[in-house]
Amino acid sequence: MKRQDYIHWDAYFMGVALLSAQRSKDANTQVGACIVSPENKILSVGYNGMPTGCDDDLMPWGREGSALDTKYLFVCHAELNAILNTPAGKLTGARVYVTLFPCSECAKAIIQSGIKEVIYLSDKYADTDSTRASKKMFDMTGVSYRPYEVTGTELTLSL
Ligand SMILES: Nc1ccn([C@H]2C[C@H](O)[C@@H](COP(=O)(O)O)O2)c(=O)n1
Ligand SMILES: [Zn+2]
Repeated sequence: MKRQDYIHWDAYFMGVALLSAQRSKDANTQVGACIVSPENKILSVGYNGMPTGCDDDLMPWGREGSALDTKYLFVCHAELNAILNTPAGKLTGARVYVTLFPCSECAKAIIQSGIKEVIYLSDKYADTDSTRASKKMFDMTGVSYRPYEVTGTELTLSL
């Protein structure tokens, strides 16, 4: 008889997104993304980090202060990194697993790339205009979004 307690697709791909988030150097919020084809093949992964070539040790990671002294103008978001890690035109009909609901900039990139579904873990910035704008654009363009459903399968990473 086949094994019964294998993890299902959603748990598998959200697990990959969570693992990717662990690569982030951001001390406050680590975000991971995993893009998957309609055939359940992983197309790309990403996490939030400084652009390639920008020395992590020389860039600001703070949240407060003057704009140039915070991370916000510099960090490349997990979803955008995952999209940029794929050849153009390959994401039509794909879905993306993200550990945090996409901001409006990532929402635009998700829509333009052809991704059709967003599965998210946290929506901790639901009360911001950026998240409201993301949902408005997803609703207008037919990109569906749903929270990841905890199934009772605990994802454990032991290193
Ligand atoms: N959908 C998102 C939203 C945010 N990020 C990144 C950008 C920052 O590195 C961090 C948020 O920092 P916080 O304001 O919570 O200290 O998360 C992302 O990659 N994807
Ligand atoms: Zn973003």
